[in-house]
Amino acid sequence: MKNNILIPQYNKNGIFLRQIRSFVCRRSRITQSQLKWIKKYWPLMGIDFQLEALNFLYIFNCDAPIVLEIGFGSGESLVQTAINFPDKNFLGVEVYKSGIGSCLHFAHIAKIKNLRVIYHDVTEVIHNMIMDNTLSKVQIFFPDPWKKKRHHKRRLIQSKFLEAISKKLIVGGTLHIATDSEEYAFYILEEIKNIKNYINLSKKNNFILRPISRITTKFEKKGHMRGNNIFDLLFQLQE
Ligand SMILES: C[S@@+](CC[C@H](N)C(=O)[O-])C[C@H]1O[C@@H](n2cnc3c(N)ncnc32)[C@H](O)[C@@H]1O
Repeated sequence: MKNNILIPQYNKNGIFLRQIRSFVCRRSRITQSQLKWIKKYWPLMGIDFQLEALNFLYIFNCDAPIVLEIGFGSGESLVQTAINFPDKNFLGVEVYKSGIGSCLHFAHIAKIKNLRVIYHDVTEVIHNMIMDNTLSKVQIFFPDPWKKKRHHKRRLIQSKFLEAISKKLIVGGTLHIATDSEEYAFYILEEIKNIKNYINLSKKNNFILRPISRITTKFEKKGHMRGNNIFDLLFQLQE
């Protein structure tokens, strides 16, 4: 597994350009077991970052619909979803190395064949590795809310990113977001409002009830314990 989760950028004088990211590059603690799982299962389920678009037919060996999950954390809910939908192929993207290790472990135990993972910043993955009009669904569950106003620029879900996703979805494809931050939920509604072709599938043009198919995530469980409300947003791409 390549160990860089972003591509360093330089100006024409060779000066390193600091990018605003939706995550902080910290040396996160990783257990010996997680390292062992990465070593063992990455060659089977991991995809290294590359500058060319992926060929999903080649990767999954079948042309089932592709679901992209962004920021899967430790991956339990992603693996459970992949178990529940064997007729779909799942691609998970995460920058949290210990989460990659855990996810590979859960996927190995579940013996699933319809999941691949990428260890890299999803903004670069979307731009370089995903061909236009190929994804049937994009799901982003509990993206970091970056609550302070001065940190809003770090939020993953902003109009530019939503626009990039819209190019990758097939017509009729969906974008499902869940958050426990009411403020972020309304911010997303504002950011998506002016992007062509997204239709809000909520009757009231705001939130939907959690679909039963959406497995409760690890982060969500912590939110429940704090008594947080959960906001599910579902949009569909129209021609
Ligand atoms: C609050 S956690 C939620 C994890 C999981 N979805 C859950 O609900 O338990 C947000 C996750 O998004 C990941 N993340 C943040 N920015 C990312 C990016 N640009 N590319 C890929 N993953 C990212 C973080 O590493 C983190 O694991």
